[in-house]
Amino acid sequence: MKAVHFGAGNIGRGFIGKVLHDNGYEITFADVNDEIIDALNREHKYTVHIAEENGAAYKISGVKGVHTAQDTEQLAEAIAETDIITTAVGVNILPIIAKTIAPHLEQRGGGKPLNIIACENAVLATDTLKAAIASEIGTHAFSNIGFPNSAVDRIVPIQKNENILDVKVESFYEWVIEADSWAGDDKLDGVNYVPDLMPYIERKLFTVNTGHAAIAYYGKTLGYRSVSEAMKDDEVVVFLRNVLKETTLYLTHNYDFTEVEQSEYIDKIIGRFENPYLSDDLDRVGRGVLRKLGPNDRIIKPLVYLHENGHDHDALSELVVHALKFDNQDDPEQMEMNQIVSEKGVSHFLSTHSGLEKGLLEEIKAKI
Ligand SMILES: NC(=O)C1=CN([C@@H]2O[C@H](COP(=O)(O)OP(=O)(O)OC[C@H]3O[C@@H](n4cnc5c(N)ncnc54)[C@H](O)[C@@H]3O)[C@@H](O)[C@H]2O)C=CC1
Ligand SMILES: O=P(O)(O)OC[C@H]1O[C@](O)(CO)[C@@H](O)[C@@H]1O
Repeated sequence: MKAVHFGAGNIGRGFIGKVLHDNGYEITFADVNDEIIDALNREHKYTVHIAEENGAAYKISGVKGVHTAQDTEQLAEAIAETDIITTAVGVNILPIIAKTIAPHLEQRGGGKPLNIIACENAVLATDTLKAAIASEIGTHAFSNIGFPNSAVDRIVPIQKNENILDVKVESFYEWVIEADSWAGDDKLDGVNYVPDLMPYIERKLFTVNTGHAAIAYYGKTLGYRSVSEAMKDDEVVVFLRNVLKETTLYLTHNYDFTEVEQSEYIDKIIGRFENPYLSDDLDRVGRGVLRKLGPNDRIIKPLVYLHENGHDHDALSELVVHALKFDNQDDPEQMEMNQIVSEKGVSHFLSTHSGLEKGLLEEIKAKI
C-alpha cells in the first residue's frame, strides 16, 4: 500500500506518518523544504520519540521525499500509484496543495479507490480541499475517490533535533475520520471511524485548541514562554478552566456530551498541557492569530453562540482581548493584524475579520 503525505513537518512525520507506517504503507512525503526532502531521500527512515519518562522510540522506514514544485514527474508517479493522500500543511495552504494535486488526479483516471484526507486544525478541512480541487478541474475525476473529513489530535511542538527527521511527540493521539465518505474497504488501524464527525472535531477544536490558545494568549501577557511554564501559574489555570467552562456550555448544548464526560475530557487535556517532557512554545501555540480569530475558529464561534443565546461568555471575551495583545514578531499574521488594528481600530478589525456584531464588540472593547 502506498501513501502520499503533503507536509513533512511535525504532525506529518510525528503523527500521520507513524500511523500510515504502522498500517504498512510506503510513504512519499511531499514538501517544499529542501533540507527535509534531501534528508528523507538520504536516510529513508526516521525515529518518533515519545515524550515521557523512559519514552519509547519508534523507527519509521520506507519513506522518501519529493518537492511539490520541482519534482513534478515523481509526484505524478507517486499520486498515480497511491492509495491515500493526506495533508498536514496548515489550512491556509490547502488551496496551494489543491492546485498541485488536481492535474495529477486527472491523469490518474479511475482505477483503485483513493482517499484524500486533510489533517488540519479546522472544521471540515477536507471539504475545503475538495472544493479547491473541484474549482481547478471540476469533479469528473472524482469517481472512486473518497474525501473524508477528519479531526487530528496530538501535541507536537516545534523542535530542533540532531537528526532533523526525528520528532518528539506526546504519547496521546486521536485521529477521527468520517466513515461514510471513505472509499474502499482498506480502513486504517489506530483510527476512529465515526458516522458524524462534527461532535468530535468541535469538541477537540473548542477544548484542546481553545484551551491551548487561552494558555498562549494569557500566558504571554504574564511573561511566560512555554506551555508547561505557564501551567505552573494558578492564575493561568483558573483562566483556562473558566474558558473551558464556557466552551463546555457550547458543546453540551449542541451535542450529546454530558457535563461529566466533558469535565473528564478537560482534566485529561489539562494533564497533557502539563507534560513536563514537552517544551511547547507559546508563540507556536498562538501562531496564526488571524486564523484563530476567524468566525469559525476556536474562539469566535463558541463566543458568538454563547452571546447570542444569553450564556456566560466573559472568559472568551477576555481571551479575544489577550489575543489582540499577543506579541509574536515572527508571525506574519500578527503583523497584519497589528497593522489593521493600528490603522482602522479594534472595532473595524473585529467586525470585518471576526464578524462580531455591535453588542459583543462593545463588551470586548470595555475589557481592553
Ligand atoms: N503540531 C501540532 O501539535 C498539531 C498540528 N496540527 C495541524 O497540522 C498542520 C501542520 O502543523 P505542523 O505539523 O505543526 O506544522 P509544520 O510547520 O511543522 O509542518 C508543515 C509542513 O508543511 C510544509 N509545507 C508548507 N507549504 C507547503 C506546500 N505548498 N506543499 C507542501 N508542503 C508544504 C512545510 O514546509 C512544513 O514542513 C496544521 O494545520 C496544524 O494546525 C494538528 C494537530 C496537532
Ligand atoms: O496548529 P494551530 O491550529 O496553529 O494551533 C496550535 C494548536 O494545535 C495543536 O498544535 C495541536 O492540536 C495544539 O498544540 C494547539 O492547540
